[in-house]
Amino acid sequence: MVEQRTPFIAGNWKMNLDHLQAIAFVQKLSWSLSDAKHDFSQVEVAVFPPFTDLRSVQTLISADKLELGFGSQDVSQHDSGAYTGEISGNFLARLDVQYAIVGHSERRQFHGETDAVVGAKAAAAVRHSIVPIICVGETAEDLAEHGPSAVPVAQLREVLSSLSADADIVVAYEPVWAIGSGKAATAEQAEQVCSALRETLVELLGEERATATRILYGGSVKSENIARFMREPNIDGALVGGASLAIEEFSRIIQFKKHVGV
Ligand SMILES: O=C[C@H](O)COP(=O)(O)O
Repeated sequence: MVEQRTPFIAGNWKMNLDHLQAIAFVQKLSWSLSDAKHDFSQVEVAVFPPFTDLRSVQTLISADKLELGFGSQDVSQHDSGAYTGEISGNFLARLDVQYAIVGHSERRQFHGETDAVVGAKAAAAVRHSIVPIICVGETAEDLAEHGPSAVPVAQLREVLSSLSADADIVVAYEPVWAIGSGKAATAEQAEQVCSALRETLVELLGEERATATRILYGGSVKSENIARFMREPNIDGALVGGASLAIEEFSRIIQFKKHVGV
């Protein structure tokens, strides 16, 4: 991990916690981090609740002046109009949403999102000053057929073709076979792909932007394995699913520096 990039721990709640549960969760998480004297300038933290929770989370964070960030799990590629069920980046920006996850493998798998759609969604986020967290990652079949880096790198190239080189982005490498499986990639496997993604960023965005861009690892991250990932030079944080729903566990992941002296 290069110190000039602030580590970032992002909690993707997926389709869990309604808006009342979200309020209780954010309060307890902030108490836990406050008790631990967490320094948000050293490790940035954001939660990604379902759309219906965003207003409640925004109100709480703003009223209590919490340093916790928040984002959405998706964003429409369209800004307004006859797109039933879609949520515009414009609406999200009005709720102070800072980040939008785009191209999560569950969107690709269950909603047929292609790299072109993911690119359009990333561009929509950028239009509204929301930082897209661009998810890439290979399935077990991709891994067997093409090796570790080919598919994630190809996905990143395609998505970045929709963005200008100066767009502020975060990249999340999530091997599909590691998501929710309890079988995380090894730190070496994750670093190998994240290093290839960094090289792709250098080629497409230039050295300076590539060096400033954070690359997260996601897939069965827990408090017992986070430190291994954070020791790698091209891994700048984690996109956490299941473990982000347990306050004490998520809090331990966030405080990885204290527990292992990274
Ligand atoms: O967005 C988060 C990822 O899909 C990882 O989920 P997981 O930590 O439950 O494996």
